[in-house]
This record gives sequence, structure tokens and C-alpha cells, in this order.
Amino acid sequence: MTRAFDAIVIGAGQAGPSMAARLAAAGRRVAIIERHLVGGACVNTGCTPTKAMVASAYAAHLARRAGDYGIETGPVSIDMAAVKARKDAIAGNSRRNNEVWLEGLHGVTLIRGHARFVGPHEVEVAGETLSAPQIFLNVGGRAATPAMPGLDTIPYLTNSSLLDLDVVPRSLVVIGGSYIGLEFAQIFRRLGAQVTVVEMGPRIVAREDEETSDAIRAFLEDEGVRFRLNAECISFEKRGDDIAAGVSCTSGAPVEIGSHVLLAVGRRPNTDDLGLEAAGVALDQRGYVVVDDQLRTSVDGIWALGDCNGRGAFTHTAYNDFEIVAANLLDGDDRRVGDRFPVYALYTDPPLGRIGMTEAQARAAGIPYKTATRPMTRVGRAVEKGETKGFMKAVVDARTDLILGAAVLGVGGDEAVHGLLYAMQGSVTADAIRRTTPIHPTVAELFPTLMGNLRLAGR
Ligand SMILES: Cc1cc2nc3c(=O)[nH]c(=O)nc-3n(C[C@H](O)[C@H](O)[C@H](O)COP(=O)(O)OP(=O)(O)OC[C@H]3O[C@@H](n4cnc5c(N)ncnc54)[C@H](O)[C@@H]3O)c2cc1C
Ligand SMILES: NC(=O)c1ccc[n+]([C@@H]2O[C@H](COP(=O)([O-])OP(=O)(O)OC[C@H]3O[C@@H](n4cnc5c(N)ncnc54)[C@H](O)[C@@H]3O)[C@@H](O)[C@H]2O)c1
Repeated sequence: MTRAFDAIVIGAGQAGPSMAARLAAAGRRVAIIERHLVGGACVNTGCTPTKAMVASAYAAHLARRAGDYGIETGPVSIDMAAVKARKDAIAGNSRRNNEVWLEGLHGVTLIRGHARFVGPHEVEVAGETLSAPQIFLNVGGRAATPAMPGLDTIPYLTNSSLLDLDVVPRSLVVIGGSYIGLEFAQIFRRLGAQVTVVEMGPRIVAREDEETSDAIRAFLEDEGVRFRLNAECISFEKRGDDIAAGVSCTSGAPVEIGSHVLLAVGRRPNTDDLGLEAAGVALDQRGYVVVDDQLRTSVDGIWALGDCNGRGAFTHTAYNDFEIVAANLLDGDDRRVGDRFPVYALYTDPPLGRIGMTEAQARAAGIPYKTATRPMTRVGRAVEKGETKGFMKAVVDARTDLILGAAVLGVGGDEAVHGLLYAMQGSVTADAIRRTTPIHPTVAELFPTLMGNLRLAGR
């Protein structure tokens, strides 16, 4: 027997539950299917637990630096079991709040199990077939584990399993020098591990401008994180209790030894075990669901939201996907993915707040642009806080005076960058920002000064 609903949502991550709630509020009978933990990657193995650990690592770092502020402390030691318990409590509370809310929604049925398409509008889960004219995919992604020689012979960690450790690894080799790898590298270094980041490219966070990569590398090196760049042909081998990572770098020792290895080399979408071929939903070469600018898939009545559509890789983009689909379907609105500005943060300390284009992207696009940079050593609030690493930088269209992009790498950068998000969204010019009167002392108070220092690129 087939159980009929008006809508089925597959995956209770960052878009699915809100989608289910909106549909139910509009009078639809909705099934939402979750195979593992409500809240998905962000709540359980991503944003929430990692940012809780960033906070513990920051506390350790600040305690070690207490003397800089005239404060005396004793020796700093780490109780990793307590760090883990705090992180688990925060993530667990968030998950339970999501669950209680979802289970209490009138018109929504939460079904536990792995969903698989058996037709364009039929899904099998826990031995039952469900059908609905509208289906919303919110299946997210997981850590990519590419075929690397020897990987199957060692007990490697991913973002999920690393979060289960209740002891600090003696030495952690992080494969991948990008967002996931760098956040974990700094966390575990501050918690006391020897940390080496192995990156196959010539620099870390290669999507950012070179000066950003260099500054992040420099402050992580200051804390004792080691880097092996240009590490092609990585291989692994068990050596007693340790793991040897062969790194084939152009310089340096050919092998890095660690007690633990973290794989942080990207994500892959959870679309390989969803039976999408039975529905005829098209995937791209990397397995992401192909969608249009309103997140419709190649099959009528099926939408894809969140990481699985390859149009974003963040919680806020997943949630915005829900807003777009709900507005178009239920509010008669006309919202599109193309209308959103890319904005995100890298939660190292100091964090990187980023919006829009990098300078390299503006140059590659052939846009005539102006740029200005200011080091955090010349930001009063950063000096007063004793946290002067990093810089802020803006890239502005020389023809229109509109902001193309910005990077705020510095204390409070993840928050401050929002001022520029609202300016970009509202088409506010650099000159208009220059004329504002922000609060003193803040990091964002230097944005008007920054805009006053814009110079044509190359001058
Ligand atoms: C270590 C780490 C740190 C991160 N930090 C940040 C951050 O600070 N800020 C930020 O914005 N983003 C961050 N991200 C990214 C963020 O977690 C994701 O972008 C976000 O979770 C995507 O949401 P989603 O709803 O698309 O998918 P997910 O949250 O992955 O949810 C998908 C859900 O679908 C379920 N599912 C999958 N297949 C099926 C199936 N066949 N049947 C039933 N259920 C299924 C899964 O179990 C999961 O619960 C981080 C990611 C990682 C890994
Ligand atoms: N603060 C945040 O918002 C946040 C934090 C963590 C993750 N995320 C999301 O998760 C996504 C995935 O992050 P990620 O850091 O895993 O992936 P990524 O795709 O950003 O970077 C992967 C890195 O691994 C390197 N790499 C790939 N293969 C390699 C190999 N064989 N050997 C050595 N290095 C190799 C790449 O050159 C790259 O630097 C991000 O795009 C981001 O959207 C967001």
C-alpha cells in the first residue's frame, strides 16, 4: 500500500524542516524523512559543534596570553572530555529543539529511515512507499574520501569522527588546507596537538586573494601549525601506532608522521544512494542535482535545496534556498538564487568575513576596480583588544562606485562584514559609506575610512 501526502521532504537539514513547516502551514499534508540526525550536518557535525570547539580553543589561547593583559594565571591544561561534553551539550540541545519543534508541527509527519526514489513521485522508506505530487530534496553532503594510495589501510578521521574524540591527538596531520582543515587545525593546535596541514595546492584557501591566504598561514604558523604545500601524490601507511602520510612535496621531508589523520579535502553530495535514476532527476558530473535559478530539478514537481544542489555550501545558503522555493511556490513571489550575494566566514581566530568578489575575480572579469586595504594594527578596537592580526580590504567598481567585494580578516570580521552585505544589497555606493558616522570604537567604524582610501588597481 502506498501512503499519499501532498508533499515529501527528504532530509531534515537546514532547509527541509522549514520547508515542511511552511507547506503544512499552507494546509498541505507533509512527510519529512530523516535517515540519521535531525538538524543535519550543521547542527550535528558541522557549524554548531565546530564553533563550540573554536570557543574552547580560544579560551585556552587567551588564558595562555593572559599575561599580555596584565592578568596572572597558572599553567593552562586542557580537559578534552569536558571540551567534548560542552560541545555535545550545545549541539545536542540544538538538535532536540529542532526535533521537538518538527514533531509538534500540525500536518507534518517525521519518518525515520533512508529514503529512495522508486518513481518520479514515489519514495520508499522503512519498508513503506510514500507518494506526493511535490518532493523537496534536502539531502546535504558528506566528507569526500577520494581514492588515495593506502587510505583504506589506515584509520583516518573526517569532520564527523574527529568530533567524537575525547582525547587530544598527540599529532594531527590535516589533509586539505581549506575551510574545514584550517578551522580544525587551529582548534587542535590550541588544545595542545602538534598539527601539520598538508595541502596539494601552492597555497591554502586558494579561493581567497593571495594576501588573505598568506596572512592566515602566517598567524597559524605563529601558533605552531606547520604547513606542507604543493603536496601532490599523497599516500598513507600504518607505522606502529602512528600513520605515515607520504606527501611528495617539492621540498622538505617526503613523509609526515601523525598519531591521527583528518581528511578535509572537500564534500560530496548525498545523491548516490537516493535512487534518483528511478525519478529521472539529472545530476551533474560531480553528483550535484542540476537545478535552475529557482531550484527546480529536471523533473516537474521535484526541487533540490541546500548543499545537494551545488549552488551553495553553507547553512545560510541552504536556508535561503528554502526561502526562495517557499516564496515562489506559496507567496506568488519571484525569488532567485542569482539574486544572492556570496557571503561567508572562515572561523579561524581571527576570523575571515568575506563578501562578493575577491580582487582576483574582479581582475579576471575585466572589471575596472579600485581597492583599499587597512591593517588591523590601525584599527583602534583591535589594538585595545590586543588582537591586531589581519586586515580589511574592499574592491569597488571604478565605474559605478558600487562595492564588488570585501574581506575582513580580523577580530570581529565575521560580524563586521555584514555592514557591507547590507550596503551591497541596497546598492549603497562607497562614497555614501564614506559619509556615514559609525560607532566608535568598532572594527566597522573603519569602513568609511577604507572607502576614502580607494585607489585604482595598480596605482
Ligand atoms: C566541519 C564543518 C563546519 C561547517 N561550518 C559551517 C559554518 O560555520 N557556517 C556555515 O554556514 N556552514 C558550515 N558548514 C556547512 C554546513 O554544515 C552545510 O552547508 C549545511 O549543513 C547544509 O545544509 P543542508 O540542509 O543542505 O544539508 P545537511 O545539513 O547535510 O542535511 C541533510 C540531511 O539529509 C539527510 N539525508 C541524506 N540522505 C538522505 C536520505 N536518502 N534519506 C533520508 N535522509 C537523508 C542527512 O542525514 C542529513 O540530516 C560546515 C560544514 C562542516 C562539515
Ligand atoms: N565557516 C564555514 O562556513 C565553513 C566551515 C567549514 C566548511 N564549510 C563548508 O564545507 C565545504 C567543504 O570544506 P573543505 O575545506 O573540506 O573543502 P574545500 O573544497 O573548500 O577545500 C578542499 C581543500 O583540500 C585540498 N585538497 C583536495 N584534494 C587534496 C589531496 N588529495 N591532497 C591534499 N589536499 C587536497 C584542496 O586543494 C582544497 O584546498 C566548504 O566549501 C564550505 O562551504 C564552511
